[in-house]
This record gives sequence, structure tokens and C-alpha cells, in this order.
Amino acid sequence: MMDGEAITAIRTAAVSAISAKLLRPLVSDVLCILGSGQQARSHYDVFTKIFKFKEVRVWSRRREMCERFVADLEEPVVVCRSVRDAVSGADVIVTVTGATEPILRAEWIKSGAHIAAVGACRPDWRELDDVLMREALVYVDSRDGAHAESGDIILSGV
Ligand SMILES: NC(=O)C1=CN([C@@H]2O[C@H](COP(=O)(O)OP(=O)(O)OC[C@H]3O[C@@H](n4cnc5c(N)ncnc54)[C@H](OP(=O)(O)O)[C@@H]3O)[C@@H](O)[C@H]2O)C=CC1
Ligand SMILES: O=C(O)C1=NCCCC1
Repeated sequence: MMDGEAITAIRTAAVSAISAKLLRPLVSDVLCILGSGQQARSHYDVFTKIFKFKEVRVWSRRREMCERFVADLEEPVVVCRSVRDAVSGADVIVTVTGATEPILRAEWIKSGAHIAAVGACRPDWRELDDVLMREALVYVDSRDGAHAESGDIILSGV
């Protein structure tokens, strides 16, 4: 038996990065990370290694957790006061929160932005609102898996 946390962190961020490599806007200057836990850190590491962003932003429910997140980093990251501020104008958005209700609304998002929606991995968890789910082009790695596990897909009915 081995602890899979480190592998899960790297593997999940790697899959998100592949999605961004294939689907992000041609000009992607601003990266926004919602959440400041383990997945936020692994996504930050992988995304900033592979892509060149002019600005990186982070938002998390508890501001002190955001401050702790950025204190560990060598490059500057902007701590945002709200999800709306964080995602406004962002080209690439990573959602890695433990939210169970939608925190990300369609009306705040720049047209064409790429969202790697990671956190809502249980049938009754949400990160993205219904309008966003309906308006977005949704890509999944497994249709069966998404319809069994993704709260954003199951509860929005897309
Ligand atoms: N799709 C996949 O393959 C995978 C999905 N996951 C999921 O990704 C999410 C993040 O994982 P991980 O980084 O390891 O977890 P952590 O516990 O390390 O971090 C959780 C983050 O979510 C935030 N958060 C918790 N509850 C809420 C809420 N109700 N509303 C908004 N933010 C909230 C926390 O914010 P704060 O500290 O500021 O309160 C924290 O920043 C989890 O939901 C996890 O289950 C994880 C691995 C793989
Ligand atoms: O390994 C995975 O995949 C996980 N998905 C969701 C919750 C934590 C692990």
C-alpha cells in the first residue's frame, strides 16, 4: 500500500495541462487558479512550467490560505478578493476547490476562456453554474465517468 497523494496531485495537474495545451486561447496571458490547496499548487507548478503567462492570480475562500500559497512561490501571484475579480479577463481558469455549490458564473468569464474544472468530482458537488455549463463546449476524458461522477455535468443536465 502506498500513499497516492503526490501521484494524484501531479497526474491531475498533468491532465489539466494537456487540456489547456489543446484548448486554451492562442493568446493566453492570464492564468487564474480558484483554490489554494494541494491541487492548486500542483496546477500552478505544471501550468507555469509549460506555459508562459504574464499574470497569475489566485482566489480562495480564506484569504490567509491564499497568502500562505503565494508566500511559498518565487514568482509573483496576485491574491484576489473575489472569484469575480480573479476570473475577470482570465484566459485560463483552473477550479480546484472543495466547493459543493457553484462558485463560478458564466457572466464573469471572458469569451473563449479555457476552464480546467477539477474540484467537483462527486455527483452532488458543484463549481460551475448551470449557465456556464450550458454555454460552454464541454470536453471530458470519459463520458461514462463524467456522467457518474461530475456534479457539474450531472446536476446541470448537459
Ligand atoms: N478531478 C480529479 O481528478 C481530482 C479532483 N480533486 C478534487 O479537487 C479539489 C481540491 O483538491 P485538493 O487541492 O487536494 O484539496 P485541498 O483540501 O488541499 O484544498 C481544497 C481547497 O478548496 C477550498 N474549499 C474547500 N471548501 C470550499 C468551498 N465550500 N467553497 C470554496 N472553496 C472551498 C479550500 O479553500 P480554503 O482553504 O480557503 O477554505 C482549499 O483551497 C477537491 O474537491 C478534490 O476532491 C482532487 C484530486 C483529483
Ligand atoms: O485520484 C483521483 O482521481 C481522485 N479524484 C477525486 C478525489 C480524490 C482523488
